[in-house]
Amino acid sequence: MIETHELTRHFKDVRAVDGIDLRVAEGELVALLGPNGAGKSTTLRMLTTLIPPTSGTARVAGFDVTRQQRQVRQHIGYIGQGNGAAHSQRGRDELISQGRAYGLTVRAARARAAELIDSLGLGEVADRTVSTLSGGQRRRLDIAMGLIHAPRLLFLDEPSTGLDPQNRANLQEHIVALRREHGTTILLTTHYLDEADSLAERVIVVDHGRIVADDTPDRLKAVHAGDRVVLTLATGADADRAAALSARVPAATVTRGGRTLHIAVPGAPALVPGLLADLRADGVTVAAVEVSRPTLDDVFLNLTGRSLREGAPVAADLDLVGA
Ligand SMILES: Nc1ncnc2c1ncn2[C@@H]1O[C@H](COP(=O)(O)OP(=O)(O)OP(=O)(O)O)[C@@H](O)[C@H]1O
Repeated sequence: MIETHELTRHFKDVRAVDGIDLRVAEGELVALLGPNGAGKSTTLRMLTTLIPPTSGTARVAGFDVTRQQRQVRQHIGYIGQGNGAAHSQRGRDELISQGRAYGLTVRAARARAAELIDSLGLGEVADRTVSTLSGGQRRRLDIAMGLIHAPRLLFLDEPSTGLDPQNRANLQEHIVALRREHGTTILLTTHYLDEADSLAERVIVVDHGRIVADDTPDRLKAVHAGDRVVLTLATGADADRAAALSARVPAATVTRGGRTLHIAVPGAPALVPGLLADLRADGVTVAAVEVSRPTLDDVFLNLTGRSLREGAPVAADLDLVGA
């Protein structure tokens, strides 16, 4: 469905997308995950023919994005970051106009609009003017607009940015249902880790315009991040002794920030009771302990040394014990 080779886009001296090789098969639901400015939107804008690549090639739905723009557009739906629907129109009329713009007859456009209103849960609001809809309803209307011509491939740029958690969950259900019920291939961008984790069967991590990892969320976590134990010790002296003891745990990597130790170690839940018993036997007072399974943020941190979560501590702020 999507095949790119060394796809590149520069803006003056900014390498927004820096040689991306991407393959998405029919029916896949793939998330492009990366921090602000990673190059996600620029990639989507090239794949949807909105901007030309600086170099490299891309075929979308079997057509070349540079030489066959019209055919590409006919076969895809694209929902960008802004709201596409006009404010003063009723949602239903917007959908019908959009269908007409894609060459549907009035009757076919009405029928298609009714079908999408039903499947995207817009029944109660479709006859209200767009300006009165909530953020979540507007976003669902945008998605209906992108689907009016029944594209086999749908691009969604940050579909749930700005939505509250309930609307976000609701939108995610609709996206999953689209794929399940219509077999639509979906490529979406997000910087919500939980969204990529729960929604996509494949996550492509992008950083500085390049793909740094591409796999299922589970495999990414297994390969690029281990379990973690966070120990908070009562005093600095306790932390000294705990750091020395933890560093002896096989395959553990221990980093320290003040009285807190971060221990990355496979199979942490089974190791913690023994570690706590050793610490107690050594007279060390543990104030708090937390065991966490890896998240996609840990994957990102491991791959890039930075956190995707704004304000989260990054590796550079912690001291590696024993290094
Ligand atoms: N039209 C443009 N002119 C100049 N620079 C641009 C333009 N569009 C994007 N860029 C730059 O290209 C880089 C990638 O931007 P892009 O919007 O693709 O990132 P993104 O991963 O989608 O980020 P976000 O999550 O914030 O949407 C950034 O450094 C951005 O400032």
